[in-house]
Amino acid sequence: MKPEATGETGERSRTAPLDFLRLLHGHRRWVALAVLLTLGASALSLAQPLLVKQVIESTASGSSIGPALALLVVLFLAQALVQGLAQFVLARTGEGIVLGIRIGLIKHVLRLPMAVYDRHRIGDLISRTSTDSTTLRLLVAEGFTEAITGAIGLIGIVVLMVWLDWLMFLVVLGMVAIATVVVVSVLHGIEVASLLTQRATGAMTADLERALGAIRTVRASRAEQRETDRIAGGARSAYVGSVRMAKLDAVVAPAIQLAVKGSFVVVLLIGGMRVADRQGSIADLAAFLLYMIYLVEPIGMLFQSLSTMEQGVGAYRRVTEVLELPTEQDAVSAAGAPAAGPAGGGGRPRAPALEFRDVWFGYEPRRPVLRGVTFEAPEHSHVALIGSSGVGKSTVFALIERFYDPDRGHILFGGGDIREIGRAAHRARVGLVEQHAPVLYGTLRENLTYAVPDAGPEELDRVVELAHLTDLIDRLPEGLETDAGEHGMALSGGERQRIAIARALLARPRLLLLDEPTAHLDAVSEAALRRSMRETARECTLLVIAHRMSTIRAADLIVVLDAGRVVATGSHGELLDSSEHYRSLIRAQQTGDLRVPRAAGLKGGAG
Ligand SMILES: Nc1ncnc2c1ncn2[C@@H]1O[C@H](COP(=O)(O)OP(=O)(O)OP(=O)(O)O)[C@@H](O)[C@H]1O
Repeated sequence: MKPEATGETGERSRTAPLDFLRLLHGHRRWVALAVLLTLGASALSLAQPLLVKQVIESTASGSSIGPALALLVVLFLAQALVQGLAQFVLARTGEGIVLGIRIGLIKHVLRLPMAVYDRHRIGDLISRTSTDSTTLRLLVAEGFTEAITGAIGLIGIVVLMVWLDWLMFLVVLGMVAIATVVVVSVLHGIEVASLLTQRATGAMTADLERALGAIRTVRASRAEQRETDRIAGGARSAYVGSVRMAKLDAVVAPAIQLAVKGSFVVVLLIGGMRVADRQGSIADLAAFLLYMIYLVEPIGMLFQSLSTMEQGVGAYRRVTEVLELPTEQDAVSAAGAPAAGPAGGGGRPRAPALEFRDVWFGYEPRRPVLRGVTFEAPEHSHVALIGSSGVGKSTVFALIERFYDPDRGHILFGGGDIREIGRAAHRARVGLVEQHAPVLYGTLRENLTYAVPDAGPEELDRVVELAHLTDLIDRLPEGLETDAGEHGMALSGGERQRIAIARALLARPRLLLLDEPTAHLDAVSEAALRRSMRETARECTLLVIAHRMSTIRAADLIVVLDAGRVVATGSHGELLDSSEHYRSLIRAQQTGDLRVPRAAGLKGGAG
């Protein structure tokens, strides 16, 4: 994703720990249990120096040390057990949080409005769902464990140290404050480096996806090395970011160690002098020093968790940016037109299957692609949509599927505005066969039943026959269970197209949208495809983006688009008589195909 589009800046840098707290929503019970267990483990741990103090005092006074020693052993065991349990509960909570984020991301990424996919790189969305959520997994699991365990341990130790000797505690506090200043000063640098790393990883995944998605073009253009360099550029940037992060992170642990060990020496010095002057007892000094040793761990954990969270901030921001994108709404809009009826009154016996009424639409504001498109497709008709390349034919399909909504005008389906029912319900009535007929990785059966997973064998046989796939399936060694290969590579273009037709027909759509392949099919495949189309029209209304003369002639009605407007409609014979534009398109088709650039004189004006 482009940084400017997603606001990936360092402005919000100081909110990391608070941001992470938001993740705890919905996991409060487990967090509460983990905090309780950690409290228990800390209490068991903190009682130990006091017992040591008692053992020393008992030895000095000559009384028995057996019970205190036995209790100490019990405390060791109990602490180990409770601490292990606490750690498990914390780690499990972290994993639960990450699972929730991943499922949320997957759901979200598949439900974004089409315009978002147009703007963003798919590889980057994949990277956010996989790499970023994996980074977040480590950081949430580690960060939480360290922060909670560290904070609870620290509070307990501080209370006991103040109680034992508040003056000495002030010495320790001064040293730790110096370490805090050092650690906080590197945290921002860690966050910036983390963002750099995650962004570079996203760019690397997107570039890799670009290259693998067009691997044949890459090979044919002998561009392997250029692509390797480009993708490696992302990998190198990620390396630079990670090394910078490691460098800064390496300051954190030694700073804390130095502070605590420095305090240890000072406390030993002052405490030793006080014992020599008989102003303090050895037992108190020993207990205080033990707490100091214990102090290293929680302080280290706390600071480390801050550093860990800053490292996770990059991944967290990139993940939340996706989660904050609005998803496609299935809600019914109030923008529907009144039920169909001709402008002059006098209701029609039957509304057309599909009707475009003065439809305006642009992918960008002020650049309309469709400029007042109006046409009708009667029930069970076979309608061909034709026009030169870029006039807006695929855009008409995209609007019918409600991948986008018109800026103005209405699209009516069986007389009702398509915005009057939810997108999913509307899409169930429409079948779409794209020009490149995507076949998904999996078996032929999985591909055919993709829209209707529970289709019965009779239904499947019906569409296999309709799409003239019987021969292909009989020929394949494993029949319907044969793998189609990645992107259906194990199939020919015509076979992929017919599989896509069968897949669409299985859902018994009322309207089938078919973008005819432009690549030349052999005569047998073309005839099979044409028969499929003819038979399909018996089942439903068929709207075809037609490139081939044979398909155009076969249509009951031809809609000619130019510069986003319908310039003529009628049958082949009628249009030959009435439309110069149609005749010029047919001439172009006879010398090549319809996908020639528009003739200059036929261009429409702006707006
Ligand atoms: N997702 C998009 N974002 C922005 N502009 C787009 C998008 N899709 C298409 N366009 C633009 O809209 C115009 C119409 O495109 P469309 O794909 O509908 O034409 P078409 O008639 O189907 O062309 P072809 O026969 O070459 O497939 C073109 O100028 C194209 O550049």
